[in-house]
Amino acid sequence: MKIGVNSEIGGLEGVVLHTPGPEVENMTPRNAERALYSDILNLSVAQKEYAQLADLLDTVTETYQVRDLLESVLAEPAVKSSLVMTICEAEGCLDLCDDLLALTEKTLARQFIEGVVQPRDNLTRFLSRERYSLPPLHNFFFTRDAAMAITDEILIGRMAKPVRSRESIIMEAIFNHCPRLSARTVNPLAQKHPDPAATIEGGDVLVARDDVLVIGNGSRTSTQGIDFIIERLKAQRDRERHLLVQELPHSPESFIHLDMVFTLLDQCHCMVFGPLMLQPSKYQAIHITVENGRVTRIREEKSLIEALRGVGMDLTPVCCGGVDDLWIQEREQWHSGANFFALAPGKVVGYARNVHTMEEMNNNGFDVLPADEIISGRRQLKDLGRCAITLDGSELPRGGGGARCMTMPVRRRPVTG
Ligand SMILES: NC(=[NH2+])NCCC[C@H](N)C(=O)O
Repeated sequence: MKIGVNSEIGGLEGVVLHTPGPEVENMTPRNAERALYSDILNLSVAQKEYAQLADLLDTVTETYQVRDLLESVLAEPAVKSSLVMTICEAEGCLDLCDDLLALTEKTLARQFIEGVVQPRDNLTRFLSRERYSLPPLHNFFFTRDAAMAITDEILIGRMAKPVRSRESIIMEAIFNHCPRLSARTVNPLAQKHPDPAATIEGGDVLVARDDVLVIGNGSRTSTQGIDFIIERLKAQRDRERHLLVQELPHSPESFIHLDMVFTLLDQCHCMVFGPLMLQPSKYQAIHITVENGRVTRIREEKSLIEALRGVGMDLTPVCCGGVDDLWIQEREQWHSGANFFALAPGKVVGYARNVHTMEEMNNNGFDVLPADEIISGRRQLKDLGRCAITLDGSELPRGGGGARCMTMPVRRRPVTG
């Protein structure tokens, strides 16, 4: 499959997923925060909920599982040894290399994801409070964040939190070596003089149009990370490109990524968390124009919605949690109510639990229906107009994300009309 993502909403043709496994459970209340969770999860419920998302996606698009892709690239001995080296070096456990290299690709892929339990074979390890030499990748089911398809390239994430760094190393190996998905990758760390402060995570990067990127600047994506993207656009030396940056608060943690407060629904609607996106605040929206190898303009805009209007994307905001009650807005934003994922223009997926958000979608012309209607074949996506397809989600949102966070689209059809 050729990589090609020129919008947030074009008909989905390929998406990378990761079904959560034991790695989501292997933590305690004491270290859940380090794992970037706001609660501890029940795996069997999380998997049931996730299966609904995966089954729904299987009815409309090609889906790829990270674990299968990883196993397939590990079958190549050179990739296997370089990946083992890179990971052990990055995580300061070079002593594990030989043991890891001796594993089959299946077991190695599993250990990379689920973690490697620390042996208690010397005094330091015996006394250590850590259970793992290589900690589990608790957040890998949020495949959105560690790599992102932007037009025909894959930008490798530079994770703000070291507990997620291995995810981007794995994604880079996959996109560099997997024939099924091979692509040109761009890694901010692989530059001549990488800026250690530059961080970029996929939840902050929205491809609004082939010439418009919308990027969140907050706890996960730094200004230096965005500067890296500006440099990339400059290097392409082509037509005018717009970078619209939205500053984000650093707390509460539900504001980690832009896609937790803003997502695109179709050619004329976007989903917003109103208190941040519609009301005046100290969080600026900045419009950067790049053309022919230089930044031709950089200025503050009244809001992100205004900035989008300025580039010809006139979007009506639909409010997460409805329009009346700040408490409800905050509650539903917390459980990823604004985090919609588009299967096609106007056909979007979100959590059923956010009932006020769904009601507001309905008020804006979206039919609300449960995912099972489509999975069972009772309804077909192609026969539907604007719709909000709902997923059961009680455990998954505790991991800190929704449908957009859990999907990494690699190919979308062009948007017409
Ligand atoms: N695209 C997103 N909003 N992803 C949500 C990721 C949540 C995850 N627990 C983290 O903190 O990294």
